Order: sequence, then structure tokens, then C-alpha cells
Amino acid sequence: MAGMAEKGTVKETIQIFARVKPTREETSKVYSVNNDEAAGASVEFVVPKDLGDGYVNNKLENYKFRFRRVFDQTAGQEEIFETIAQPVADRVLAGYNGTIFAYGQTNSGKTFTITGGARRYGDRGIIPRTLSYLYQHIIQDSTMVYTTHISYLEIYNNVCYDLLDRQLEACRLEDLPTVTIMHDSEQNIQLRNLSIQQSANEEEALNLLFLGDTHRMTAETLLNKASTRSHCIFTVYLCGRQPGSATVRRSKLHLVDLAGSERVNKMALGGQLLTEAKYINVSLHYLEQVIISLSESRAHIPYRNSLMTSVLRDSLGGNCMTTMISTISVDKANLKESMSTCRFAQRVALIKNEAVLNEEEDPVLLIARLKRENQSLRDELAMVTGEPRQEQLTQDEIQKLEVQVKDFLDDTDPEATLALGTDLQKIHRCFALLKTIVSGLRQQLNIIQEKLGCANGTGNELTPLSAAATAPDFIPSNRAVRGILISEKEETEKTRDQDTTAQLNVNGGPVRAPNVRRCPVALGLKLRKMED
Ligand SMILES: Nc1ncnc2c1ncn2[C@@H]1O[C@H](COP(=O)(O)OP(=O)(O)OP(=O)(O)O)[C@@H](O)[C@H]1O
Repeated sequence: MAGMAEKGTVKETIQIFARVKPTREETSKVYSVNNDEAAGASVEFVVPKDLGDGYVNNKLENYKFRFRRVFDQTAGQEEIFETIAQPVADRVLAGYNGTIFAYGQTNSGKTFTITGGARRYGDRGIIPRTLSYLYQHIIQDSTMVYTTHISYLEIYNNVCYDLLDRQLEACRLEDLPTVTIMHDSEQNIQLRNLSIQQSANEEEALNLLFLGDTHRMTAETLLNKASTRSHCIFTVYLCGRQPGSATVRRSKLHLVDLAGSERVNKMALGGQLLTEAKYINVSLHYLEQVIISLSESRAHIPYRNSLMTSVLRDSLGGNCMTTMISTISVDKANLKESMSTCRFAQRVALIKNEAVLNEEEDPVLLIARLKRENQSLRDELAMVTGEPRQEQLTQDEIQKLEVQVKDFLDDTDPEATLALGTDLQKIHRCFALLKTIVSGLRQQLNIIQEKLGCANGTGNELTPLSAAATAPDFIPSNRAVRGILISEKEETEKTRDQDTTAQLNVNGGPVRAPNVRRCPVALGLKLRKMED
């Protein structure tokens, strides 16, 4: 059962499904499937008295096993993908880890389910279909930017090999560099020598799958021609983030094809095959031990006993949403193994996983953001403490400031401000520019005032203004000033008496464009008189 615990955490038991391999035998009396039960589905075996392999059952018995869903012999690959793999792929896209593993006896259809059959395109298994689904989503989702990587690991006779290692073709399996498992201080495992290849699109990902499968087959032929005797873990690593965001979601999807779960004593094996079968049995035994310990909530879970359980540690009782497909054969000769597979699945269904949304800040983007914040805080601090920045303003910065000040003065909006940030040098420079402008205007006013004084013969209408520095190039010309004065005068003709005194008081208050320009409004009237 699934349930959201705290935000971004999903507590869920491992989901179990069963798939019955097609057979030519008449099996209608041997088993039955019911997918309409309130609690999910079930498969029921009717054990005949004589199973034909030396195993004798004295009483006819029915054995019923519950699953989330049971796929009978006619189920197709598309249906398997949509029901089992697609929901897991969706979770992986959302940032959660996922695992799908197939468990069952040899020849029961694990590889067919996970990788697929080679005869028809429609026989494609979970891996190629999931890759196609993931890349389709990645192409369509414009709100996220994704990167994908792939690894393909084989565990044979308790040794790990990298199936994507390019050297594999040229060598014998035992000559190859092996992948080793390291545990860090937090008990996370690190796989040394396992190559993780980037795959930008579906085609590249499929090429990697084919490369790995070719290596797997080559090694298989070198060692034995029977069936696959190794555990294989195909992993897709997904990293997604929204453009411009420093938060990244990293998730991984393990697609696992376990070696056959047959019992050694059942098969007349010898030599290499016996050695392989023993290794498989030992690793599956350790897998069972882990499953039992988890299902009984024991304090110690023996993950470290085998490489397979170490690698799948997160998938079993950890940060992962895990699904198991039990592949079963309902041929009379295989019934005992099939029931053993189902029994194992019932245990697995008790295991609770706690999947966490794998979201973190990207270190590179985080550093860039922290640097920006740091600079902004430094600016603020410099502002508060009055500490100027060390470097001088560049010529380019000065020119930009002059343009900014001019634009500011030309802006007719009374609320206009000068956006200078917190750089004290820029602020000082702007005040200096404004001071120069005001001084220039004062100088011009003095000249006008003198002339007006002469014309009227009074000489004391306006407060004398102090002498000032020379106006810079961008100060409006006398003609322009006159134009401004005249037009402003017309606008304010009715209130000129009040304005005359008020607007001339340029010594106090913040320096604002309208104040500088309006100062000599009343003078415009006098100027016009003079011109007349
Ligand atoms: N659902 C199915 N429909 C058609 N053919 C199937 C199906 N399942 C399995 N097969 C066929 O049965 C044979 C054995 O299947 P497969 O190799 O998948 O078994 P396996 O469990 O992976 O065996 P092993 O443990 O030896 O690796 C293959 O030829 C495969 O094509």
C-alpha cells in the first residue's frame, strides 16, 4: 500500500505481480487466475498427486497466492509495460528511485519480460519500452531540462562486470577489470570501475542496451551455451531541473533480470554449470535472507552478504519504489518451483520501502547564487558602514552615469529616481554631476538676475546666488534654458508670485529634476519682457 508520509516521502510496500509463461501443455486443471478480487488478484495452483518428477503429493491441495495483478499466458508486452513499468517510470521522472526486478526459475520468462524477445518488434520488453517512454516525456516536457546516463552491470559467480566496458569484446570474461563495491561512511555503496555513459536520446540509450546485451551473450557463449546464469542490472540515471533553478532532482531506475532460481539438486549439473548454480543459489539464498529479515523487521539486515543484495540495498527496504515480477511456468514439471517463486513473492510483499524525493541544490549553481548574494551583502554592508569600494570607476561607468543623470533630469515623472544600487562611488559621482549642473544653472541665473536688475532698476527682487563651477558640456544651452523658462512660465503664469519665492530656494531638500528645472520659473516672465 502506498501513502504519502511527510512531503516528498512515499511509504510503500514492494508491489508484486505474477506473469504466467505461455505453454502448450493442457494446464486448465493445474492453475487458475482471478484478477477481480477486492484485495487485488490471485493465482491458485491445484497440485496433482503425482507431479511426474519424483515428487509425490499424497493429498490434492490448492495453494493460493495473492498478487497485485496476475498476467496470464495471453498477456502481451505492451500490457505488461503499461501496468507495471509505466507507473514506476512516472515516479522516476518525478524524482523518486525505482526498481523493477524479475524473479523466477530458469526459462520462466524473466529475460523476455525485462529485455524482450528478438523475434518481433512487438516482443520488446520493459527496458526498451521504458527508455522510449522516458525520452518521449523528456522531449515533450519544456518545463524541465534533463540529462540521462546509463550503466549495465552483470554479476556472475559473485563477481561484478561492466557490460558497457568497451574492452569486453576483445577479452575473456575472467580477464576483464572487475567492478568493486565500496561502502562510504554513511553505508552508501559506490561501484568502482562501473562506467556510467551519457545517453542524450532514445537511440543512444538503445545502442548501450544492445552493446551490453552483446557482451552478455559473448560471455555467455564463452562460458556455457545454456541459459543466462548471471544477475543483470540495467540502470537509468535521470537528472532534471527547471531552467534557471539551482534545485536538481536525481533519480535512478534499476531494471533487474535475476538469474534463474532453480535448485541445484533438481538438476543433474556438473563442472562449470554446477559452480554457477551454486553461486546463483548462494546469492538468491542471501536475497531471501534479506527479504525475510526485512519482512520480519529484524534489527540487522544482511545486505553485505552478497554483491547482489549490496547493489540492490536501496531497492529492498530503502529509498526506492520497488516492483517485483514473479515469472512462473505452469508446466506440470515446474509447478513446485513456481509455487516456491510465489511463496517468495508473498514475503517480498511485506517489505516496506520509504522513497524520498531526491531533490538537492546543484553545487555549481548554488555557488554562483551564493556568490551573488555575498556581493549583494557586501554592497549593503559597504553602504551601511560607508566603506567605499576599492576600485575606481571606469571611464565606461562614468559615461553611463552621465547618461543616467541626463535621462533622470529629462524625465518628467516627479517620482523618477536614479537607480544606482549600493555602490557609494557611483552615488558620489552622481551627486557631483548634479552639483555641477545646479552650479551651472545658478551661474546663469546670476547673470540673468543682474540683467533683470539693470532692466527694472531694482536689483533686489531675487536673492543673489553664489558663483559656481563651470557647467559641463551636457548642461542645456542658454537658449534651451530660455525655452524651458518660457514654457514653464506659461504653465505657471497664474501662480508666479508664489513660485517666485518657493522655487528659488534650491539650497535645501533632495536634488530632483523638476526642482532644478523649475527654479527660475518667474524669471521667464521677466525674460519675455526683456525680449519684447
Ligand atoms: N510471455 C512469453 N511469450 C512468449 N515467449 C516467451 C514468454 N516468456 C518466455 N518466452 C520464451 O521462453 C524462453 C525462455 O524465456 P527467458 O529466456 O526469458 O527465460 P528466463 O527466465 O530469463 O531464463 P534464464 O533464467 O535462463 O535466464 C525464450 O525463448 C522466450 O522467448
